Amino acid sequence: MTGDSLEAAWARITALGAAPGASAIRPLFAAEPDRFARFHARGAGLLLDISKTAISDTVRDALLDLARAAAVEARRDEMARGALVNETERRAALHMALREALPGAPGPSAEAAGTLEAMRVFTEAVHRGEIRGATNQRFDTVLNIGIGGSDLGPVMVGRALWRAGDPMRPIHLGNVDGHGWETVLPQLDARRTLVLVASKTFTTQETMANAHLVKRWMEASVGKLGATAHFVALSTNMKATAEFGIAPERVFPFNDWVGGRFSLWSAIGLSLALSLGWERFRALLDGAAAMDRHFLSAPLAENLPVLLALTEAWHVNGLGLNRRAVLPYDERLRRLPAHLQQLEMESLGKRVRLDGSLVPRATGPVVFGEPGTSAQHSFMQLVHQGPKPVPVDFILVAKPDHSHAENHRILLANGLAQAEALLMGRDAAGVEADMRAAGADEATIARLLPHRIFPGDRPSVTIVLPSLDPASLGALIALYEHKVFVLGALWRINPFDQWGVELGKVLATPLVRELEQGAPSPAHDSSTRGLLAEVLKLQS
Ligand SMILES: O=P(O)(O)OC[C@H]1O[C@H](O)[C@H](O)[C@@H](O)[C@@H]1O
Repeated sequence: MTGDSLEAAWARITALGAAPGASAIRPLFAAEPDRFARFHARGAGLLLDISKTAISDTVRDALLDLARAAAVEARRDEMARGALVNETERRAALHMALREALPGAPGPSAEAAGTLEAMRVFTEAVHRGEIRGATNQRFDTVLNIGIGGSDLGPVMVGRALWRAGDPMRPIHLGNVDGHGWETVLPQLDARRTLVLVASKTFTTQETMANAHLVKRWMEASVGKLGATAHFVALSTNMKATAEFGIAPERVFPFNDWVGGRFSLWSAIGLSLALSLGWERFRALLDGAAAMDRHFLSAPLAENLPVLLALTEAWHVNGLGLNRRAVLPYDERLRRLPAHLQQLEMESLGKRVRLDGSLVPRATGPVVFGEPGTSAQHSFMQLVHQGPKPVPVDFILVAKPDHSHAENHRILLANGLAQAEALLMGRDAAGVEADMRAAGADEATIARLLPHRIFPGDRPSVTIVLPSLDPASLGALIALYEHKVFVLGALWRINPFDQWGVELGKVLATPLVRELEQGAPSPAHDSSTRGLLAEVLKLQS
């Protein structure tokens, strides 16, 4: 691959996107009766349909050329071998080794297996009541303290899979806002609560503040000595966990080749193992491993993560659509959009390439979302009729885990209908006919017609899961992880660093002191000084 061939491939995408009619989708369906058959693919039990996009055969060929020019397969294989693909931090990205041994990375795979085994032994000992709290009571609640990647993944999976009757109740404390703790506190019985302090660095300000808060509460509840029996750390920083007072045998380590937003499969997933049970946590990993195998072996044209990434590249760079909505039609996936926001926007929100040059095109889109059908009654108006299309990911789950068949039919029907409405729209003739049939008079038709037209040709992809079981969810998350990696390769950016979160953290430190001392520093800009003064005045 040369930079020139990659730029030439990008130029082709830009040109195709700028061609007249490039964003039209309906004509493709009209011309190709077998469009669905040719524009969907399957992997790891999931189906991905990209037919409701303006990707024609020509565009697909150009996108596949782009993937080849970006050496996506070679980059992928480098990642699986443990190469330092996180170049700015000189780290590997081996989250795949957490789910299944990677032949090219035997050391990390063995290390991951060792931690997993320790997690299994601990989980089962807690469940059997062999590991108990200071007052000799069994643990029935696991409180995970963490933020960002040490929170969002476990929260999302926990909300998706936890059922009443599962081994332990999961509770999560993420935000440093004391109101979060105040909400959680009434749900906790200290004697039965096992606290996991989940932090890759063990230096994150919010997590450490919450960990100290909870430690004081636990000490007040079960005594200073007894409290240690209630704490576990999930971290790469053994020195800091020891300083916090957690015994080494209560630390579940992981390595710096696990990125924060790719870490739910590592020790960071311990709250999931404890709350769901080991078998279901293992099934989650197995589902992800199935997607890994698909990603590592399927040809580009049938490779789900590659197709999902190329579709996004087409939308962002071909058609200039730099926002995307994620609509899981399953209430249990309500935190999936939040997880994807971190996974995608922290990974792909970059403007500088690996070689230090500016990316000469748009990169990661803004991602937002809510479960359907609720989303239909909030932001979908803009998606249907706003001036600029917003590509949508619809996620459908075929079989529910409840017996309310009619509810599920309504749910699925709405998901399918939204995608169809975005595609087909409703033109003036159709709206007029509808209004006339409903008895509207000519003046009303003339007045309302423009408001009631749906432009159509609005793109979406649909992912279908057979059911929301651990394996399908694992595969779904891994699909998005690999999609992010492919986009990183196409844009030549590093999806594994996050320098952009640093500055705000640095600036917060002196501001904490100024708030404490009631003395704003004159060094701030006038807005920050004014706001600080206002808050201090209101607090006094
Ligand atoms: O796990 P930790 O080290 O506490 O980090 C928690 C989170 O904070 C950081 O600021 C990053 O934005 C995230 O990528 C990370 O997941």
